[in-house]
Amino acid sequence: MPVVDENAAIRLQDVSFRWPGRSGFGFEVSHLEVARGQTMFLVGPSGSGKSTLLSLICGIVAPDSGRVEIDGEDLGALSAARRDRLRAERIGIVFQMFNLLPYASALDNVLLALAFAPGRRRRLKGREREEALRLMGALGLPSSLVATAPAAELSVGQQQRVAVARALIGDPGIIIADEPTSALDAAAQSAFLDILFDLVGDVGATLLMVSHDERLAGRFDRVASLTEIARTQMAHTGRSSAEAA
Ligand SMILES: Nc1ncnc2c1ncn2[C@@H]1O[C@H](COP(=O)(O)OP(=O)(O)OP(=O)(O)O)[C@@H](O)[C@H]1O
Repeated sequence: MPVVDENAAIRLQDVSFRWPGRSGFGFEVSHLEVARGQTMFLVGPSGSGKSTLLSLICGIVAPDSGRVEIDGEDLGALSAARRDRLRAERIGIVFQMFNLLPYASALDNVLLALAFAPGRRRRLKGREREEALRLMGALGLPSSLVATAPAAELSVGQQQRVAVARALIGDPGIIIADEPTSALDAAAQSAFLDILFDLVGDVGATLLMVSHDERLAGRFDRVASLTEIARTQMAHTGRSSAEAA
């Protein structure tokens, strides 16, 4: 029996999941915990299920069986509306493709995160704009751009920084980042991670980042490969990751 950490920000227990339809991809995670304030790096090749795992953790998809808990709350016990609200309040997500509103400014994109989080993340009351500008400044976004230019007119690296500011604003406590550096060269990746770690460290947030790039693992408290924590299966081959290994 695994030792249960009462202080876990993220916990998965006996989770199984399979995508419906032709891909037939699925996996089982018997146990995974990420402690509050911990930074964890999860590595796995393209197609190994990293984004799927993050979607389960964020409650975007539901497991076929098992429990997913965020700050001790069982996502499966919540209505869809309460699950959406919990995600908006407690989890800042940096999506692989950023998912910014293309015609809205960087500032409006960042502030939008608060629109769906009427509780915890609104502690900023009245200081939202100031905080959004502070975060974007810390992330190196030119102040001349953030309030006016549509997000679609920013470079990929700038859009990525907007996505990080949107995840961090209001201190949701848990930051989930899906391959956030894949569009950057090595020097820019390193500079970006320096800033991300500074901002995450400032508020003591939990950080779970996934990537196929093992070279990024060095600065995290904890590193695991997807194959260590999940047993994956493809319906069309019938092979599991354990058999393939
Ligand atoms: N919405 C979906 N419906 C059906 N199958 C899906 C869906 N999303 C992903 N899959 C399947 O799940 C498997 C894992 O995909 P996933 O995106 O989780 O991997 P990944 O490790 O994040 O890949 P990458 O590094 O390329 O983003 C793939 O075989 C994919 O076809």
